[in-house]
This record gives sequence, C-alpha cells and structure tokens, in this order.
Amino acid sequence: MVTVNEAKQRIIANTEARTATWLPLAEAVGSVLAEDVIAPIALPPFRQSSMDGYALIHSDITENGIALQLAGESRAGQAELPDVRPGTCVRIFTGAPVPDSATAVVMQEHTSVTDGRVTILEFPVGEGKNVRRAGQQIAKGAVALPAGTPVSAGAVGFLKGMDITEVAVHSKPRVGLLVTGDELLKAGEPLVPGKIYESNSDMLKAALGQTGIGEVTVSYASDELEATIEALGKLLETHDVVLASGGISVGDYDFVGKALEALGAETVFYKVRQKPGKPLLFGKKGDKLIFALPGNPASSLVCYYEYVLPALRKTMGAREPFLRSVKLPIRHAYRFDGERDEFLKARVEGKEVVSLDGQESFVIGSFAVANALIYLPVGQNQVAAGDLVEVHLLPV
Ligand SMILES: Nc1nc2c(c(=O)[nH]1)N[C@H]1C(S)=C(S)[C@@H](COP(=O)(O)OP(=O)(O)OC[C@H]3O[C@@H](n4cnc5c(N)ncnc54)[C@H](O)[C@@H]3O)O[C@H]1N2
Ligand code: MOO
Repeated sequence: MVTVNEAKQRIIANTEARTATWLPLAEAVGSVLAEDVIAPIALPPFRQSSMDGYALIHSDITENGIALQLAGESRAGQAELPDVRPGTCVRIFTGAPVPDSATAVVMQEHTSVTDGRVTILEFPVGEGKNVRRAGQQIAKGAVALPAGTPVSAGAVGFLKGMDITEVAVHSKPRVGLLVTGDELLKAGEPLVPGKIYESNSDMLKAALGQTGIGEVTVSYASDELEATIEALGKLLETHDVVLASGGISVGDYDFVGKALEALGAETVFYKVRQKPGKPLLFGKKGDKLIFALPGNPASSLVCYYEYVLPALRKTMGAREPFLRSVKLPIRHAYRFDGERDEFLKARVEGKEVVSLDGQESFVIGSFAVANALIYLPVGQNQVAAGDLVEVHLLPV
C-alpha cells in the first residue's frame, strides 16, 4: 500500500509526454503545444485606429477648439491613404489604417464638424492617442505562444489572426477500457434479481471526453481469468493507456490483477492509503500505462480524476497535470476514523466548500452534483466548521 502522494509521484515519474503531431487549429483545441509558435507577421500588421474619429497631427492641437480642414477618409480595409498635412485631418474608422503622417486619432465625440472643418474639443492630444502601433500585440518573429501552452479559444483567436492554421501539439493517447463484472446489464436489458446496470464505462467515457479524448474502445469480460487475460491483452496491443473497471479487489472473482501478471505487466503500485479507491493498481507494459480502477462507481471516478487524468494530461504535454487545488473553509465540521486519507465529494459554494451527503463509494448521486473533491489526509481527520481544507476542483 502506498500513500496518496507516493502514488501520484510514481505515476508522474512513469509517464512521458507524447511526441508531436500537426493538427488543424480547430482540432487542436484542448491539446498542448509541443513547439513554440513563432509569429509569422506582426500584429497589428499596420498602424490602426482604435476609434471612429479623426486622424491628425497631435502637435497641431495647441488649445481646445482648434479647427482643422477635413482632407479625406480612411476606412477599414483601405490601402491608399490620404496624407495628413499640418492643419488638416482625415476621417477615420475603428480598425482602419492611420496615415503615416498622422500622429494621433481624436474620437468623434470630442469633435464638432461644420462645412468641412473639424473642431477638436480636446486638449492636449497625446502623441499616439487611439493609435494601435504595428506589432503592438506581437512583433514578427517573436514567440507568440511557448510550447506547453494549452490551445484555448483565445489561442485560436490569436493564432488565426496571424494566418496560422496548423499547430504542433502532443498527440492524444489511444485509450482502451475493460469492463468486468458478471452482474452488469447493458442498456435496455430487463432488470433481473442480482443484476445492476453497467454505468462505469459511460461515466469514464464522459470524463475522458472532458479532456478531449473522444474515442475510447470499450471491451467487456466475464469474471473469469482467461476471458480477462484475453480482453486485456487485446486492448494492450493497440492502446497507449488501458483502464480496467472492477475486479481488482481480493474476491475469488476479481481477476484483473492476475490477468495483468499473466500478461507480463509490471505493477508500479497496488493499493493506495485512501478512501475511496483503495484497491487502485497502476502498472506498465513497455511504455503503456495501465490503471485498474475499483468497480465502485465513486471509487472509480475519484481514481480517474486524481490519478488517471493527471497521467493523461502529462502524456498530452500539460505542465500542471493535477486538478487545480485551492484552500477553502469547510462549511460544516467533519471527522473520520481510520487510517486512509479521504476524498470527499463536495461543492464549492461561494467562498466555502460543502461536503455532500452520501460519501460511500457505491454512492454516485452525490458525485452527480459535486464540483470538487475535498482532500483530507489522515493527519486532518477532524475539521471544525470554517477550517481551511484542500479542495481539488473538478473539470466542468
Ligand atoms: N475483503 C475485502 N473486500 C473488499 C475490499 C478489501 O480490502 N477487502 N476492498 C473494498 C473496496 S475499498 C473496494 S473499492 C471494492 C473494489 O472492488 P473491485 O474493484 O473488485 O470491484 P467489483 O467487486 O467488481 O465491484 C465493486 C462494486 O462496484 C459495482 N460495479 C462494478 N463495476 C461496475 C460498473 N461497470 N458499473 C456500475 N457498477 C459497477 C459492483 O457491482 C460492486 O457493487 O472492493 C471492496 N471489497
Ligand atoms: O476504497 Mo473502496 O473505494 O472504499 O470502496
């Protein structure tokens, strides 16, 4: 049995970032850049007005109420620009190029226009006012986004603005999932005594989908050693990360551990000093990662978020693979006995965190409304209302 921290360290130590692959920008969203992106052009590419108004020479405005002769127009998209000579100004619009000879733009609300003369009702006008400099956002040749940056909607906007349509990102691992359990019914089958509806596979697929892994092979094996060996062996042939659900405890019909041994997989650790999710196994076969998750749904999902997700994120190049952790006051006192650290299904509400009813590992309804896990190590088994606790925020 290892501690929570040891388990996390061993997973990270045994996980490598995957190689780079080039993807169209839209498909790269959620992935992490594997290489620096260099700006192929400056942004903005030319001096732009940031207001609808008048481009002028700022030193012409020596007092409030100076009148300038209107000498043309610059619209967004225009290439040929009028010259702004001393004593004149040019009508200009937001995003339009500022003539080289102009040094500032005054917004139209600060002007009045009569008979082709524009009176400037602003003094002083600072040099460069309302003018976006060429390259103000990014210079040509500069690092626009460094390797390790997740491709977000903002990143798409930034890169597309430089006509970048493909990026090098860490490839996603191929994930396979083995579901074990003779008690499990598939969707739509009649509910008969002793059986339950199988739900872990869709739950784990939903969690994998949150991190951009939309394709997951799901296999099923009966509670028999041979069937478990065969199904796990097949998944290991063609997937980078293999998850198993159930059959990892010590019962007579728990065959996942024995099957992994028979397949020559190395056990990096088995059992973590935690509740729920004690019988978690993390193993490797070559460079393939194997997580045998306990069958209890809440145990399975806690182990996914605390251990599998960070491993997946690391393979996909994330620099901070664990759930975001914050310290918050707990609304109600909580205590537990026993020698396992606890992960509590919880809700962050405003500036505090509430531990939910239904912490048993078979109860998934509380997880359905959780947005966080409270992590209480054994040394903190008695907390009073208002005490600060470690909170791991779940992806939404
Ligand atoms: N003698 C001991 N018994 C158990 C121990 C122990 O230390 N000694 N540990 C307990 C703990 S803690 C856990 S967690 C479970 C884990 O057991 P398994 O991983 O072998 O899981 P199963 O026995 O297959 O199933 C447990 C539970 O979850 C339900 N289940 C399983 N798969 C699914 C699924 N795909 N969808 C929905 N529900 C599922 C299953 O019906 C069981 O109720 O072991 C304890 N026992
Ligand atoms: O560790 Mo088990 O997940 O407590 O039920």
